[in-house]
Amino acid sequence: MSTAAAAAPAARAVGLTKSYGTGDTRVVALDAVDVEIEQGRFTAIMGPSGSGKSTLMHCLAGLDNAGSGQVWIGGTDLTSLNDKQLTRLRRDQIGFVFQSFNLLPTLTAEENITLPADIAGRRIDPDWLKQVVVTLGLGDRLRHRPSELSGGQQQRVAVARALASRPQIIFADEPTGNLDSRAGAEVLGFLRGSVDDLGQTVVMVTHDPVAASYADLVLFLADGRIVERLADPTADAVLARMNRFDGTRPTD
Ligand SMILES: Nc1ncnc2c1ncn2[C@@H]1O[C@H](COP(=O)(O)OP(=O)(O)OP(=O)(O)O)[C@@H](O)[C@H]1O
Repeated sequence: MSTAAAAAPAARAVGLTKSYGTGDTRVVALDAVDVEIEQGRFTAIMGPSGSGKSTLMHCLAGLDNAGSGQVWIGGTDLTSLNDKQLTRLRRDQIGFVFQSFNLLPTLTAEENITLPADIAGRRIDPDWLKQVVVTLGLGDRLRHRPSELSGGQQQRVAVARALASRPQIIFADEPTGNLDSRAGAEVLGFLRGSVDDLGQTVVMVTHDPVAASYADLVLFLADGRIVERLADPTADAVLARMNRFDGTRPTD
């Protein structure tokens, strides 16, 4: 890989604008957002309710169209792709983890992990799969069905499923929203491990300052704009920043 390629961001948006509705009911969900998601880093997206977090994540992940502006995943400009190409890119280059684990109840943990690759007719590198399973502490759970696993274990299976195809980037939408704090901490530790030990790139939307403190960088959104970036965040620093949103609209 050339130096330039190694330094290329995993995802990037330039002038990303997205609005819903028209006339009096028009809402600008994203207002000319410029952002780069660095490779091999864990980025959290935070901000008050309605600030545009989900819209940003959906546009970056090719789940929603940018109204205007451009979005890249690696070197690919999403706005240049048709629906079929976009579907393929999502399948091959993006991993998703949702708040509700979205596992198939009739399949074992291992079958859930390999399902997307099986459907795509792609082979998962067995050494990589083994590493993912070990990193996520799932070695002795692979034959269990979701109903035989705790919430935290189910979410770890979902993280392993996202990692299995070695995607360019993983998007996690409130991944600990349905977990108690102990299970949440475990899942966050494994997401952190997937960045540190496996070199993955993770972007996570969260409302929880403790969850955000696992990230390398927190992007704060307000009114559809990125208003602050906080590197090496502590939960206290994130909470202090979030509290500044209460009752006042940020001016920056
Ligand atoms: N499909 C839609 N139709 C109309 N308005 C929408 C739609 N999706 C989002 N919006 C509006 O766009 C703005 C940003 O919404 P978004 O869901 O991205 O915010 P969020 O920060 O993720 O909020 P939350 O923390 O409550 O999930 C909000 O004002 C929301 O009401």
